[in-house]
Amino acid sequence: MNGRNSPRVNGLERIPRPFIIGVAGGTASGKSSVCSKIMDQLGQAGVEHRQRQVVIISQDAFYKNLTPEQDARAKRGEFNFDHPDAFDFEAMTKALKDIAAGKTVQIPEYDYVNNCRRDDGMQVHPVDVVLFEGILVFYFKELREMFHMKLFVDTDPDTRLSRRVLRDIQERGRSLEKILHQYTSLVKPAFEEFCLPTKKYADVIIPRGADNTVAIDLIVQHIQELLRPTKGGKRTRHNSDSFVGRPH
Ligand SMILES: Nc1ncnc2c1ncn2[C@@H]1O[C@H](COP(=O)(O)OP(=O)(O)O)[C@@H](O)[C@H]1O
Ligand SMILES: Nc1ccn([C@@H]2O[C@H](COP(=O)(O)O)[C@@H](O)[C@H]2O)c(=O)n1
Repeated sequence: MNGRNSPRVNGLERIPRPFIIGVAGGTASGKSSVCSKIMDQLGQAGVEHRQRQVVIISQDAFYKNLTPEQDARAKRGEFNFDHPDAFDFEAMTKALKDIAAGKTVQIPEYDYVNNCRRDDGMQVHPVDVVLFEGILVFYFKELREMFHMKLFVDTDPDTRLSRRVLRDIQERGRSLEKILHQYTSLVKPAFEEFCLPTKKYADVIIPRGADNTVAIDLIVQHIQELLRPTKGGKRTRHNSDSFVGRPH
């Protein structure tokens, strides 16, 4: 097993483990769906949670806890969850730094119905690939600079709004009226001010999100190629390679 704290020397260049991928994009653009597809195509579908070598972490796990007054505003769809100040940047950066250093880290679970972190969460054990997704993951410079690859999921705003309406009604216990009020007054302006300008930092822009199978295939191939084990300074190639580079 390769040491986790330093980049792995694999003959051609030093490939860091874990390989950390940032996935940004507007609300309901398909960030989570793209991450799931990448994870599945890296051969992780059906692998038991603790055995997985790829982990998906959502920036939403690092929303700050609300004061009672903020909570009351959130219930009216009037709290700005799309502003950078809504996130606990220190906790987010520390978690990612610890993961990069190969430590086992506890990531909170976020409860969108009650607008708070839940006590339970997931333990992230040392892995090969981390997919860190969220609307503002490229906004914070220190965080942005920790990504070895940056993806921006670029989906039409009307499509995003219609998906968000359905999702927030079905999964987040919201009413149509409050969703639309929050979207027009807070989500859309914040997207334009804070999220969209970070598209320029992306290495790859993925139009149409998870529907873009060509882009996802190319990204997966690139990750597999980067993390493939080497022999005599050259990366080995196996027809049966479903995932990146076991054994290390
Ligand atoms: N290509 C797609 N076609 C139809 N529905 C989609 C597609 N991609 C995502 N969705 C749906 O849209 C909603 C938001 O997708 P998600 O991947 O969670 O986006 P994000 O992580 O950017 O918020 C979810 O309900 C998801 O099932
Ligand atoms: N309590 C909360 C927390 C967040 N939101 C909204 O979620 C969006 C980010 O999640 P995506 O999966 O859509 O990227 C963001 O736009 C927040 O407005 C919320 O409504 N309530």
